Amino acid sequence: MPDPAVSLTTATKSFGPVRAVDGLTLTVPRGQTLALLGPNGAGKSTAIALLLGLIPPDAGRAALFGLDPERAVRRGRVGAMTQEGGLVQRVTVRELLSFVSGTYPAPLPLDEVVALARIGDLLGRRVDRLSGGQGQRVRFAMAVCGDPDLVVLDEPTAALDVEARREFWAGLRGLADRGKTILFSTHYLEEADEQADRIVVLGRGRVIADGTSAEIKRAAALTTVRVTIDGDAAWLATLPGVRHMEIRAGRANLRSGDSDATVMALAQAGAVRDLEVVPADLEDAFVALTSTAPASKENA
Ligand SMILES: Nc1ncnc2c1ncn2[C@@H]1O[C@H](COP(=O)(O)OP(=O)(O)OP(=O)(O)O)[C@@H](O)[C@H]1O
Repeated sequence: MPDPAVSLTTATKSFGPVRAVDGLTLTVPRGQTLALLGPNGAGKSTAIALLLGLIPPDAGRAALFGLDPERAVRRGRVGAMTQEGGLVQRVTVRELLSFVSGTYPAPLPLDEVVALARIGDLLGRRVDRLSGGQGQRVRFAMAVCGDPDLVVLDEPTAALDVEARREFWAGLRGLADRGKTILFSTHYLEEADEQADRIVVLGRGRVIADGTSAEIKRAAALTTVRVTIDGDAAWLATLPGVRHMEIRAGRANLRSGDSDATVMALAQAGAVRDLEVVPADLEDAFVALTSTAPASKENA
């Protein structure tokens, strides 16, 4: 078995009284595209900084391809786009990219970088005159120009409009198709849902869910069963699987952890008028998970 692309082992990092990452263990096999999701302050950026070796853990360890992160970065195996990475000023995009490419042992040809990052129209532009979204594309180009095996992106689409975001993901899929390992953080649930093979939800510096989008939805979210009801509806709350009930305009909305059992019980009671079963989406799962994340001692 080759070493995994990313391996964080019980990594912990505190800033003063805040435990930003709390005993986090995360292994990313080669070739996987993994999304890190979590509310503000969940520890995503800190986890990324730890695994890239940008900050040392207080405890635990990080390895990339079985190597110290710094060594893996020096060998050109890792490309990263962090939230803080600035761009050198007063040079053109072409000059910047040829400089950065020159620091890698086996960089990608410029035309491939241009195609992946969709920056053909920006090559002659000065780096300090780019818009936020254009700068973001150039930073992506810098992350991939060394032809790294692992690409780590911290909120890569934060400054992009809808069209630029669509193009960005097309570029990223190009990387995934080349067998690269990709780890990105995002606040956009639909991006995680559509782009990642695996989603890891962080809360208070810990993993609170880990799986495919479908697995996370199944494990965390409650299906909604709706039915029209006359008269007293209180008994519906006692049906198997039902965790919450709400009556709105003569319809009962039952949030169920076992919708099959709920529907069966409704059928046995003859209460199936306008029956509707609405599967959970990732947003429901995310809210359910992150609103019940256990507090670590220091964050409590
Ligand atoms: N350099 C720092 N100094 C002090 N506190 C920090 C520092 N970096 C992060 N923190 C704190 O650590 C916690 C985790 O922050 P982090 O930036 O890792 O979360 P995040 O999930 O990336 O959040 P966001 O989605 O808002 O970017 C937060 O409470 C944050 O305030």
